[in-house]
Amino acid sequence: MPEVDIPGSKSITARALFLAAAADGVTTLRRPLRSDDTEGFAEGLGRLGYRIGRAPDAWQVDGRPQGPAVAAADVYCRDGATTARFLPTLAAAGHGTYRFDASPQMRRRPLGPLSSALRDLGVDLRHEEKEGHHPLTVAAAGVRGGEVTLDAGQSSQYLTALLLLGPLTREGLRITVTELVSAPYVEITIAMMRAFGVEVGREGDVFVVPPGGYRATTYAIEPDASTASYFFAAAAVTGGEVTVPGLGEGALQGDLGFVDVLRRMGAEVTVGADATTVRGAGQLRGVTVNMRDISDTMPTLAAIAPFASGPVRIEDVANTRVKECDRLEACAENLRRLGAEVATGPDWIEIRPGLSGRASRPGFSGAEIKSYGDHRIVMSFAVTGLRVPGVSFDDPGCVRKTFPGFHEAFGALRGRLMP
Ligand SMILES: O=C(O)C1=C[C@@H](OP(=O)(O)O)[C@@H](O)[C@H](O)C1
Ligand SMILES: C=C(OP(=O)(O)O)C(=O)O
Repeated sequence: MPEVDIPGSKSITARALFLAAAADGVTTLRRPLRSDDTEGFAEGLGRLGYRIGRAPDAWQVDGRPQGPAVAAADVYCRDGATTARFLPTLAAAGHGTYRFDASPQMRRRPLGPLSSALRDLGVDLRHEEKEGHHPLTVAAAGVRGGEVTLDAGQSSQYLTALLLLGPLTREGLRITVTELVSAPYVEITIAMMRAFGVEVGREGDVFVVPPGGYRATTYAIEPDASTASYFFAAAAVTGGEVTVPGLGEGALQGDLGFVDVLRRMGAEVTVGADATTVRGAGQLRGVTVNMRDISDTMPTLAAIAPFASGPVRIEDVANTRVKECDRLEACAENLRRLGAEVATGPDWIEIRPGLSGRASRPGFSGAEIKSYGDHRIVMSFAVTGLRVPGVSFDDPGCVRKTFPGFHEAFGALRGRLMP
């Protein structure tokens, strides 16, 4: 029974860094994710004057409830949307002038509704080039707090950023949310705020955050459930078995729900108290699935869809078009390169069974996958490569965003699943 050790959650590490930086006291984070996104987040905090000790298995953060330790800083957020959206929000609670910029793709990704909400709360935030995009400057003078309305229909990260900010404001926040995608990520935020001493209230679409700040703690980071999806999918398509320790019934991450999709397709799934096991059990079935809540796993499902006996249709995933790339089109293009029949619409993708192209004919090689700099495209099509010979990538290294050691770990699993 191969057990796979999955690195820490990107989303939980980013939140933990924010909370620890804002808390009163010293926080220890156990098993943080070490990857481009989270190291970029920690580096950004460093630029803002926070002190972070980074030992391999535990990070120690000196909290500063009063905000950044420097009066001015230039912060490069790399390719990480959590960094690019959470750090300017944290900085707003301090006193000083802070400039933020990001990678070319992150500059293209939106944050307009978050900046509008911050401005509605009195924050002096200016976009340098394009309204609602990086680069931007926050001239921070603390945040009074109060009522604000937010459209989080494009990204739940806008709401997470405001929730995290709430306890750092003088009066607390009442956030009315009109639209919301990726709702389980908000649950992660609320659960983690609780671990740092803050209880968020809920009245329908209104989130109520009390003032008063965070308490330092020791916090253990769960393995990343989105990363685990590639390993679970590998079991499902090879008829093998994979167990991921550390992700069980009490897991915070909604993306563990991907195993329910695999179960509907015919895999055997056991979610235990502190581990999840997926066992491939013959031919996978087609499925129609709404992935609004777990859209980071859309590419994982798309990449294994040709191996199902019926069509696979994934719905309600419009916002995957504004991630590290336009994931709906990137998945469609790469599946077509492999010979699959695929259609897309504004917020859906449908994949018909089978691969009719070169890949399925003996003696021919698969295809080079166009990565678009997107870690999830590479990790997803690595799963396809278990069944299609000759799958290669134009930019395999882009997995560094969330899992620098992915190819080694996946290669090792491949050896155990397909000796
Ligand atoms: O809050 C978070 O940590 C995340 C929320 C999700 O984004 P959206 O809310 O933009 O869908 C997810 O796709 C992203 O990988 C991480
Ligand atoms: C969308 C993703 O990342 P982010 O939005 O945090 O950059 C992701 O990891 O799939």
